[in-house]
Amino acid sequence: MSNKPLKVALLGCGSVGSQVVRLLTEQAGDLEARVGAPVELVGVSVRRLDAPREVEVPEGLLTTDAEALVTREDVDVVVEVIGGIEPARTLILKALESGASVVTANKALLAEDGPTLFEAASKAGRDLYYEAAVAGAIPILRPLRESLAGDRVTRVLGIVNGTTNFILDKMDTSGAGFAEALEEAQELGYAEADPTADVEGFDAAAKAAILASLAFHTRVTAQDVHREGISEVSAADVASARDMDAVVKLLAIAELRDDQVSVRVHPAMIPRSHPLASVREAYNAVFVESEAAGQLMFYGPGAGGSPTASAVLGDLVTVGRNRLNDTTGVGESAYADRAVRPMGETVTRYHVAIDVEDRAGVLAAVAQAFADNGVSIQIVRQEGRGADAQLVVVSHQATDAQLSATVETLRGMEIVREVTSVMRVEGESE
Ligand SMILES: NC(=O)C1=CN([C@@H]2O[C@H](COP(=O)(O)OP(=O)(O)OC[C@H]3O[C@@H](n4cnc5c(N)ncnc54)[C@H](O)[C@@H]3O)[C@@H](O)[C@H]2O)C=CC1
Ligand SMILES: N[C@@H](CC=O)C(=O)O
Ligand code: NA
Repeated sequence: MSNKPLKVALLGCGSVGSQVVRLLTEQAGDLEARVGAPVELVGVSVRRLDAPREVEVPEGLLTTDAEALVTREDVDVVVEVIGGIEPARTLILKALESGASVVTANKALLAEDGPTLFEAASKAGRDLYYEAAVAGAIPILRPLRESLAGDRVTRVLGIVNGTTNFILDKMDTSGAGFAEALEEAQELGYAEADPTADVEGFDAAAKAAILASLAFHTRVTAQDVHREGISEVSAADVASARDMDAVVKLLAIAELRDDQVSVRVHPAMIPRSHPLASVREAYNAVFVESEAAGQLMFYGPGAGGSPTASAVLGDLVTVGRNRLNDTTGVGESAYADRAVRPMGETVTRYHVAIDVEDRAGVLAAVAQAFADNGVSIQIVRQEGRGADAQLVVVSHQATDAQLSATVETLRGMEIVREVTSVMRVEGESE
């Protein structure tokens, strides 16, 4: 005899939601075999009933009353792919209180208020899964939470935002402009509803917080993440990276040192020989370093409706299996309560471009400014002459505080017309 169907309510039918509907329909047979019960879509909550959609939703399932849907007694699992903080948070909490498990792709909400959701799930004795929230289709959260639970992760380094990687890749390979590349990423369904979240690094920072929480077994929120986006990255920066046989990427870096965590998101130059340099278009990749396993790399499509729906469906199958076994999966793993290291103490290398007066002694004066702030120089190059004279300095390792102080000193120098760009250099030893 077949088990009782797993009844699914879907919140949101945009890029991801429409692909969830498609996969639920097209793969109904396989899903039933994997879950051990039919997986039945019982309602789809949307903002407007008559909006154009990428998928045909079975008749009678559309509703604009999300609250009524999530509190229905027969719903076993609510899939939240609306995005944003509210009403997503309230709907998830109501779903859990009403006895449903939740699958969500909402990294913004998890990074802002994850603990409230985890506590509600634990109190209700229900599942809360969110593999789609970080790096789309790439299985990364389950490996961190389960497969690596016996190891000590020390560093996570990755490209976790498809939209910005797509833009930077286009700027590097085809010389495309920023706006044009962003528009293409939006058309392909990679960008957030408000693309500022991608461009200014908020989306990557939310993902970095989630990764750091799971990797280091501690609570890290979006506020703990140092964040810089790519809106200041210019065609000149991209060209300058190319001259150094490097490429500009938006990186998310989470480190555990002396029992403190540091988490940051910013553009950085990495050598073309580094594996992350070959991550193109909207692909994502996450490097994980751990004491026993060494280095692991996870790579794949990090954005887009269909890849993200793949991760959602994987979680759905897990919830279905847990329900049949009358159990729940691993919840939050935040026992360590580690402190967050101030950004000023973070150590890396820097690429600094400085417009200078073209006269004798300038090079020595600039080098002295670096030395006075304790920053040692690895490479210095002069480009252009006269009014176009520019010095490009690549430093050895220094703290963020030392670099900021250097930039301040440079800005106060009469021979310095402008510090035009400061970018970190990652992925290369001294
Ligand atoms: N698109 C992507 O590549 C990925 C998206 N995500 C996450 O998945 C979620 C959904 O993203 P997308 O599908 O790209 O966004 P989207 O903007 O294409 O779709 C969201 C849909 O929710 C609807 N909606 C908004 N408020 C609603 C409400 N109160 N009730 C019912 N429907 C409502 C909107 O009308 C829209 O159709 C977000 O949390 C996003 O961060 C995660 C990984 C990748
Ligand atoms: N907007 C996000 C979507 C996936 O999380 C991105 O571009 O990576
Ligand atoms: Na994922």
